[in-house]
Amino acid sequence: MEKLLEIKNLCTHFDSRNGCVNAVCNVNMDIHRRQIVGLIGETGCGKSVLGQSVLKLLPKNACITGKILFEGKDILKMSVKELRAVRGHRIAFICQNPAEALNPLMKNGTQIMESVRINQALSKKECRKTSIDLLSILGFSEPKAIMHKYPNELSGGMKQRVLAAMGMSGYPSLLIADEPTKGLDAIKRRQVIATIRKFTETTGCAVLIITHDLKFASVICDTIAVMYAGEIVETGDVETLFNDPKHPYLMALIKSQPCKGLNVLNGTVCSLIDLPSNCRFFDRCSYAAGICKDQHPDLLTLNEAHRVRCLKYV
Ligand SMILES: Nc1ncnc2c1ncn2[C@@H]1O[C@H](COP(=O)(O)OP(=O)(O)OP(=O)(O)O)[C@@H](O)[C@H]1O
Ligand code: NI
Repeated sequence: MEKLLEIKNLCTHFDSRNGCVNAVCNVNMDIHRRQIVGLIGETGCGKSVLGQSVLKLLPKNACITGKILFEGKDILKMSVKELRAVRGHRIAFICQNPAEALNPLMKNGTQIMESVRINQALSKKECRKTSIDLLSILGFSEPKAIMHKYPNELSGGMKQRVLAAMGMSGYPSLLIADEPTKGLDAIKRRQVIATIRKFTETTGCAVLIITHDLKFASVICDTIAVMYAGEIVETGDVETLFNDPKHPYLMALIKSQPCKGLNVLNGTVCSLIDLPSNCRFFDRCSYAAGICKDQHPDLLTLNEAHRVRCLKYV
């Protein structure tokens, strides 16, 4: 499969009053065309910052280094004009806070039609039809009624689907969806899964899904990257990772899923400001050995499809 996105040695840090926050540390990741890739990990581990770094959607106090090659071209080196052509057209981003992304003073329909118009040379009537079609693909049973409503008249999940319609209107080759199932019940979650699948199958779009929801990730993704304290600690295809997890953190996450009994992981993540020079999971690891106290593990290749950052396997 052809590589669509190649992230190389990506580091993102923020200058803050309390010091430098190392949100993303030396991340390498490939996304191929049509692939659905999951990014999972606890709150605050850097998932959203990684997703936002791809489109340089970060505040001024952020510093991004490394390479983000999209269709062979480095996003970090693009001019404002080139970046604008990529954002929302070639790469769509569905953010975690849909309430902030929609204009509360404009009807949903106006906002969706506007993004269809920017992306496709269509008449107003055709834009309207495309918008309604997109809303029904996204599982709205009464798309026309949604067009006439304002964002505040919709639930959080509905707003997210309106945003998804806007993101998909340009038929992007990559969709980055941050917590697309947040706050949704099981039925709506299944709808999101069906929608994303249908969208990738019909348009060939690749998807990066950022989520806390392990069950959701295991059902929809082809491959998964597990993040811990700013680093990728394990990557592999979905079956391998869920049937044969290697990193003690992923093992604990799988055990703590509600369906496996609540086996909550003890302790808290280390601060991203004062990062330890040894293994970042050391304090919480039930397998920690002497070496883990002194060394920082590299990402080790177990086989082409499975990598792990743990000294247990060195
Ligand atoms: N503008 C900023 N300035 C300083 N620190 C920031 C900024 N934005 C994010 N951070 C910090 O970066 C770290 C990673 O945040 P991020 O939002 O990526 O976490 P996440 O994994 O997406 O968590 P969640 O699952 O809760 O969404 C956090 O410690 C956060 O406080
Ligand atoms: Ni997030």
